[in-house]
Amino acid sequence: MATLEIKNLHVTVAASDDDGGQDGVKEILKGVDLTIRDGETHAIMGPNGSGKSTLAYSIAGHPKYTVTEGSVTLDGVDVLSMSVDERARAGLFLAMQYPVEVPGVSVANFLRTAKTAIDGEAPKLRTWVKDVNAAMEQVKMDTAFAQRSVNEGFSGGEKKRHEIVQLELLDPKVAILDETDSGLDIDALKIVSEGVNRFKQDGDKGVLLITHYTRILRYITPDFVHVFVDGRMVTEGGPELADELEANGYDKYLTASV
Ligand SMILES: Nc1ncnc2c1ncn2[C@@H]1O[C@H](COP(=O)(O)OP(=O)(O)OP(=O)(O)O)[C@@H](O)[C@H]1O
Repeated sequence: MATLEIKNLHVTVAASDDDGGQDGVKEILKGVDLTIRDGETHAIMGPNGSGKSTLAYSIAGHPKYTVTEGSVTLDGVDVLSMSVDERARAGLFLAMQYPVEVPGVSVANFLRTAKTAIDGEAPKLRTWVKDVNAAMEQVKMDTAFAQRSVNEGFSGGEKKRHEIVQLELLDPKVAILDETDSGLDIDALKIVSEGVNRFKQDGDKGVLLITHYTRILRYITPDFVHVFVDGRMVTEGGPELADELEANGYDKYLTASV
């Protein structure tokens, strides 16, 4: 079972001024409501700067963002009082829009450390190596990547495939995928989408997919599409809503949100 419930979420960030110092507080999320139940895939689409990544980071527990109101629960348990690693252990996973480079930490080490932290025990070495190789082969990543530093010098597409390797191995309850389709060539888009669909196939996983393009939604069928404008969900619909957005843009929702 996996139900992620977000209620009336308000989030602020310490806004920086031109000199890089702090210049007050800016509210970015202005009352977000969203429930992702077992087996559901929700897509969020919306204009640049509307707060989609802020929502993803706030659920994951990024310290830059302050929740001022509202709640986030996973299977009824308060997520906001958990540390970032507790959230991961509870079953939340975030594939970042811009995966960070970690020089000096090999992919193999990173994956094993993450798996050990999440399961509470180290994976058995013999099966683990096989599992890592299989996960990499499934996304057509050369297994030599296991010896490279995390994301260092990876191309945009390689970083995104590496996120899917993590998804496959860590097997969370709810995956938040922030523009996992950005920068992917046509073949890579299919490979990454197949990875997400493999994750979904158990039928009890939740997926929150943030995207600007309908093309990924042709491979990963969403149950719901939400339009996100100025820190709020302004409407929701089925997959056909994504096609309408592609054809007509966000204009009518921008006007409605003012
Ligand atoms: N430290 C900060 N100071 C001021 N504004 C900030 C700060 N951090 C984030 N913001 C603003 O918050 C808003 C929401 O950003 P966010 O990245 O969540 O949007 P997004 O919908 O994911 O955009 P995109 O589609 O372009 O990725 C943006 O206007 C951004 O400039």
